[in-house]
Amino acid sequence: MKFAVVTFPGSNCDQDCYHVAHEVLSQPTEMLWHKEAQDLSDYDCVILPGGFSYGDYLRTGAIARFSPIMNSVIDYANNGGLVIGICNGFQILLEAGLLPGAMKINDSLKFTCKYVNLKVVNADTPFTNECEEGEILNLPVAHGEGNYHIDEDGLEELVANDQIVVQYAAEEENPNGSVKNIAGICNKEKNVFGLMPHPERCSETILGNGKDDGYKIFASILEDVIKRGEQCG
Ligand SMILES: NC(=O)CC[C@H](N)C(=O)O
Repeated sequence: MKFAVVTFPGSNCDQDCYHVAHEVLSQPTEMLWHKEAQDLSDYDCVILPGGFSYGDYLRTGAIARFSPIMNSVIDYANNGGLVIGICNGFQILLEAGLLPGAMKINDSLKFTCKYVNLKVVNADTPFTNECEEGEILNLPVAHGEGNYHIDEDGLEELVANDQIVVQYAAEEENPNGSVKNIAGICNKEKNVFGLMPHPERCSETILGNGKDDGYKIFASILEDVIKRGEQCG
């Protein structure tokens, strides 16, 4: 399979995503500059990485969503392409309208950087098929604006369509005040996924606290692409 990782001005997790896709998963991976709108149909998954695109001015992701490549990402997603937005990438997906809801500043008003326990709510997505429903993943978060918000009707719709993919495992684990402890959601079609925690920062046991739970997210993507390839013969 082939990954694309988009770099925006201010991205700081793009090389980490490249490393996991290319070195850990051993898949062909290309870096794309945000100014270059292009046909993305050759790629099997586009990664919008974490960071501080445009210095987080206005609102996180609010300027990056006007980057020329975002028109390409929207076309690609609308045609069923897999898109994962991690942290700032999630924020950009919200601002671009590819995922519902909005991000507010953490309720602590502080940038929060720590490991949290996440519960896999939906294991039947291209991004979580290597997990069990209810499984606990331990992943790091690092953000100032991760307080996910959606109105009541929107929340009902997320629940009804199984779009809540990962939640902070308990109220005490919630690092930002997100509604319903939401840490990551997908679109109705399940091909676009955004999450605040950073799976790319813990995909190898050699890193950090020896955990590699993030690997399951990338392995799920690979599994999904292989499976779909087999179905196409
Ligand atoms: N690591 C990230 O992508 C987090 C940065 C993010 N822009 C924030 O809310 O602080």
